[in-house]
Amino acid sequence: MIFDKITDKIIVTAKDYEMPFSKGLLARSLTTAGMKPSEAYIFARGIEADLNHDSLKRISKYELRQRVYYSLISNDYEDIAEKYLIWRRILKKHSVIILVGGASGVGTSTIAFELASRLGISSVIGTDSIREVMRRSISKDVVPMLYESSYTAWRALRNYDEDDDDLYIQGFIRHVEPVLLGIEGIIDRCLTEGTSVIIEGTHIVPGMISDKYHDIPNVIFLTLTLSSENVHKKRFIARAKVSDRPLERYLENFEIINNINKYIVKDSNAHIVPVIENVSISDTVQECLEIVTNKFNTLDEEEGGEIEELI
Ligand SMILES: Nc1ncnc2c1ncn2[C@@H]1O[C@H](COP(=O)(O)OP(=O)(O)O)[C@@H](O)[C@H]1O
Ligand SMILES: O=C(O)[C@@H](COP(=O)(O)O)OP(=O)(O)O
Repeated sequence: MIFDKITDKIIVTAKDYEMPFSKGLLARSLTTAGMKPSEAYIFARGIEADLNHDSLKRISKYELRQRVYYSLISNDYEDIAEKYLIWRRILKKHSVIILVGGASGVGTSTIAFELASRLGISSVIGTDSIREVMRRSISKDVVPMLYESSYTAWRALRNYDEDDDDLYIQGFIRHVEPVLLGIEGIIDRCLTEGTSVIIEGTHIVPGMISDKYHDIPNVIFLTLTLSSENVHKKRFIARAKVSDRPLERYLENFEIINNINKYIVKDSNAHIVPVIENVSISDTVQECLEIVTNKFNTLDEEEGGEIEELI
């Protein structure tokens, strides 16, 4: 009721709350369902114009969703109409766990936050934070590699041979192992509680994460990569402009970071995890959304979901 006094906008009502109609929010749901951002805003404006034309002052969320759905159908957006509805049921019914891996600098945190915002998942956890927690519980004497970066961990290996081609990857693996304990702990907790989370970072290496998680349909693995060394280096330059992370450290270790990148890609291919080239943010997000939505679409069909239930 309070909004009626402070805005001329149509009020959208739900069971527990009400809010003024927002073209931006609707456009976001539509882009999540696969519509181009430019088209989504125009479409949302069209829905608002229809509501105004009908002189509506209030509309329930249920009716609004129904209008959007049928308007999508009548404008030849059948695919988007189905996806628009499906995602709502997914988050209501399932815990969604998305694991975004990739070597340092390929964009895992950027893409994880974009995905979270589009999908309405409120929790994003970086594996570097998990690593920090693990450092508090495992002493440096026991696992010195954990106290290094992923690309400097080789230095903490005992009796290493600098000519060993595999040295950097051995260090990386030993660095990742203890962090996996924390990653798997968070996944277990989310599955038990039915909550959703996106975990991102260089410690998400599909082949190192227990097989049992690969068999759970609502745990989704995504790997990001950059094939162009030049573009990858430029990402560190861009990041250094907006954060305190020293550019030199990443450029000096770039060859090792690039080795780790190739290793994660190879490992992902071997475990049938999609590998996405993160050149443009919007294309990467769209590709990830398609993978996630298709996976749950199949799950939903297997469970005999009915569209009518949603609208
Ligand atoms: N698709 C993209 N296009 C342009 N810049 C990007 C893209 N993805 C990430 N970035 C930028 O690249 C830098 C590194 O990304 P970040 O997400 O911090 O990487 P990571 O978490 O994998 O180390 C950041 O400055 C980020 O804004
Ligand atoms: O170990 C690593 O590769 C990076 C991971 O962080 P992202 O670059 O992936 O954010 O952490 P660092 O020790 O450089 O702070």
